[in-house]
Amino acid sequence: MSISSPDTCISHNNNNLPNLSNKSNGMRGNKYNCNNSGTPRTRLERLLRERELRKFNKSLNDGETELSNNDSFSPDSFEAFSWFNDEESLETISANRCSTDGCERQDSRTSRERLLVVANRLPVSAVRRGVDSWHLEISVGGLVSALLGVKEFETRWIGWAGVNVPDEIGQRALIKALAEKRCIPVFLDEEIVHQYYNGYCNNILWPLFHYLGLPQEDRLATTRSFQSQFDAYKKANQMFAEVVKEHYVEGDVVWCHDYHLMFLPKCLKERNRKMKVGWFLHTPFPSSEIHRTLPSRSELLRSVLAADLVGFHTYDYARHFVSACTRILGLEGTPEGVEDQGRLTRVAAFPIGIDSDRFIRALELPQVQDHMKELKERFAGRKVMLGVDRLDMIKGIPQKILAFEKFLEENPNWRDKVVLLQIAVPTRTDVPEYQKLTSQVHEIVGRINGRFGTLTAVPIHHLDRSLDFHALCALYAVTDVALVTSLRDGMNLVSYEFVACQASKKGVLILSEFAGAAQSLGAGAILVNPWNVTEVASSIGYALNMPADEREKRHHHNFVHVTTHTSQEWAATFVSELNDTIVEAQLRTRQIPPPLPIEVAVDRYAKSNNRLLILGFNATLTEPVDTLGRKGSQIKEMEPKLRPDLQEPLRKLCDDPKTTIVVLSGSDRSVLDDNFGDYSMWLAAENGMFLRATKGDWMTTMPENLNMEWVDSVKHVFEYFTERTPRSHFELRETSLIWNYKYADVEFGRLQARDLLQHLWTGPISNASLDVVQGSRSIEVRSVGVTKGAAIDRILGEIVHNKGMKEPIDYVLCIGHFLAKDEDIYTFFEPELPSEVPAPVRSHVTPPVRTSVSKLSTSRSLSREDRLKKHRPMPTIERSKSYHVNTDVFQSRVVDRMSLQEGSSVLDLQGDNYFSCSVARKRSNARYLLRSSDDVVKLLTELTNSWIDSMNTDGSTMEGN
Ligand SMILES: O=P(O)(O)OC[C@H]1O[C@H](O[C@H]2O[C@H](CO)[C@@H](O)[C@H](O)[C@H]2O)[C@H](O)[C@@H](O)[C@@H]1O
Ligand SMILES: O=c1ccn([C@@H]2O[C@H](COP(=O)(O)OP(=O)(O)O)[C@@H](O)[C@H]2O)c(=O)[nH]1
Repeated sequence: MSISSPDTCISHNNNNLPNLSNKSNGMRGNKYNCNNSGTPRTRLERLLRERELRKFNKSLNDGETELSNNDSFSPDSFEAFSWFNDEESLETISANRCSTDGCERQDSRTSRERLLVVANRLPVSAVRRGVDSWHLEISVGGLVSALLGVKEFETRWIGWAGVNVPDEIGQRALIKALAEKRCIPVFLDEEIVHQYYNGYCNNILWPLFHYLGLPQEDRLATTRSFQSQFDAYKKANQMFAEVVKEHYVEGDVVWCHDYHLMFLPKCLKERNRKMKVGWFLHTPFPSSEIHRTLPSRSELLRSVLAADLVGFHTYDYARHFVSACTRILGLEGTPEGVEDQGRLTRVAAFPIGIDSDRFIRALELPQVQDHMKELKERFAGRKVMLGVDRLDMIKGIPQKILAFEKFLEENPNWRDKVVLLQIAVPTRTDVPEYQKLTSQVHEIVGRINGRFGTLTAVPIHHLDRSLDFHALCALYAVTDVALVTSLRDGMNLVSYEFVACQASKKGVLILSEFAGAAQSLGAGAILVNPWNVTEVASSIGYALNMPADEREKRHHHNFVHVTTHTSQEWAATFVSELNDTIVEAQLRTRQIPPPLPIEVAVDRYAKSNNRLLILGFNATLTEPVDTLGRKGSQIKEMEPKLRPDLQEPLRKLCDDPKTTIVVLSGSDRSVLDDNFGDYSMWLAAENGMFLRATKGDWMTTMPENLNMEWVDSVKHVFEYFTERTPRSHFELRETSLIWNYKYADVEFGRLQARDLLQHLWTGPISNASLDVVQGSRSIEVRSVGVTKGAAIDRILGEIVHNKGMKEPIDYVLCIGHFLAKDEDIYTFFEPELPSEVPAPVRSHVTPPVRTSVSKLSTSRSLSREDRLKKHRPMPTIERSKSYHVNTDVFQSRVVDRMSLQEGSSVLDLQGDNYFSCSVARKRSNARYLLRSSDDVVKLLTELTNSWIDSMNTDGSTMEGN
């Protein structure tokens, strides 16, 4: 048995790779240089090399930074963030950009890569102090904290300053103030902010992505406002795109962030296809079952897919996203990402981190030490438990407080020995849900403090405010147990920050299993289900009583993770992978055949005398395939139908006496009869095993001793899988069986296909003389050697003889959506065979039956001329049960060069009169590509027109074919 897969291997040409050679960076070769030349060939080799380079550069930079920065570090101010305070302002940059002949150029003084970070929120919020005066404050939130730690790039941040600035004077002053911080504002008016930010982002996407569902109340009003909010969302995204466009310099990396900007990648790519665009989601991406409830589900997915690289915090989120694209959009999910028409959007997990050094060093600062002293005194004799969250329903604050209440209830001895400090930073205060949450939390805290408080102490200290960096670090450092009970959380950086500040205390982290951080800190933390109040309460007890050595071990594990997986690493890895995705895409593009030059093909057609058109059927002459096929009558769609708009051009071409048309398909005879019975052409069914001129009877080209003993066993297996895979079906043909799962659940279908293949490869029929051919959503089993390329010489022989051709064929157009296995038809007509003939597919023990198929094996090693001179007698004919097969006629049709004038060959393709075209399959050995059967319509219509024109010019008469 032999197996072929639909994917062909990409061979990489390294010439255009960025220069990372050892010579240029001064690094010596190492174990990752997996090939002799030292030039990375695969994606992984390139990424490993890139990583090493980064480490190498970092070690150089660290040396320098330590020498120059040691004394001046001031973590609680803008100065802490290196990219915030570059001497050069944005104004200087834009002046540079526009100076010479209006051309934009990259700033020559910087060697670092330019990174445009585009996020809804700027890292600073602006507070107006006067008509043209602004005060800037650092915004609170994980995204800001993480990105401020990124130092490797020449970064600009584009976003909303969190304030409405309707007047021009105010806008100009703010642009200037922000430019000093390398920030560029996007001005959103109040109405847009209301509809886009409060509405679509925070009332629809945010709860949905955190598994809280779509808004339930007043369905009609929701539906109405849904549309206007989505419109505002798109409009806001376009406004972001405008600002990016204004500041973009060729070569910049544009990194879009979060659910606010899912529409942005599409807007950017529409404006500039070459822009390097990445998109990263900071929240969870929910299961496709949740995402599919969103009315704009497809549009958002498609927009995100316009990016080159799409990143998530965890593998689970990435998996959900790919699954949504396969299930909702019907696209192909691969381990690399999502494929659409040969274009790959890479999807991967990039867990964020923090700038751990910043926290560790802050603990040494006198003001932090003072804070710590104060806190220790204030809570002397009590264990400190800490919660730090934005006051958001995803953070599970009520659940946390209720669990603490339960703990106190069950452990009276702890009541005066423990205190819970809850910092609840107000957020999205204009959204009613958030307002409700605030009152709810206040009420619970009040009740518990009333219940367990004394005249001198309360068990819960709840603060509705944010703390400055120093106060926060001090608080982290004095804490015994940190309590993170998010119901869902993209990552949760508070848990990382706590660990970074615990080098001496080695406190315990209780962490929700629904926070992304549980993936990385799960081994050191106590994981809890925040909905299970009893479990959280007992975990509090466990944490407070944990022996020192266990605390140490757990802490060590987490500390190593937090200090190695930093925000710098995160950003550098993402950008490096984004750059590599572009390289990979270029390599892929080079494999894609160029579009068919239709004018040339038509011109050559008009100038030739004896033309052969070989046309595939499925997805070539039928409507483009709808992968999902969910709507409409599926049964009808299972039977392929000739496109109505092809009927006329095809009929006219068939009437051209100088043209011979063969429809060569995997379909069986009845399908071809139904669709083409009325045309004057040749039909080759079942990959060429049956042949018929529409005026005559079916003949078979099946080799006499073709081994078909396997059919019953395979049928049995296919029946089994069809029964167990809803919406799959199988077709039994004379020489092949096909199991098709196009309409089945994508993921289940794929799993079943894997099982089926496994069985075919290793089960009882693995030694049978058959070929297993994988389609994108089908598995076909054929007799060994049954391919379109193998059949074409026999078909050609019969046609030449039957038509009594006197002149050689001087034009061949061969177009089809053929499986890789059948692409041997394209190579058949090539004047010279490619130097690297694709390696033979895996071959099993039983030798193939060598009849007519062996002719191809022989002929493949010969030149086209020789191949065509080497026609052998046709095989013995079998009589089909359901069809009349005219054996006599076929047996006599032995064609060789003697059919033509002495010495001439059947084919004479002068110059480039051979056009092989793959329809919609970008990985192909064909010379050219047609995007879809729409292009086939265009091509055949133009061929028809050219023939009609030539008849009108030279007055030729139409004869039968
Ligand atoms: O800007 P806001 O609307 O006030 O919200 C603050 C931020 O909240 C979200 O943060 C998320 O990003 C963190 C870092 O990746 C992650 O640890 C956390 O789990 C997420 O919730 C939001 O995604 C940001 O866009 C907001 O700025
Ligand atoms: O008073 C506060 C409370 C929190 N944070 C910061 O807010 C971020 C919260 O990030 P996280 O990932 O935990 O959740 P998010 O708020 O982004 O959902 C952390 O970096 C905290 O240091 C802060 O600066 N001041």
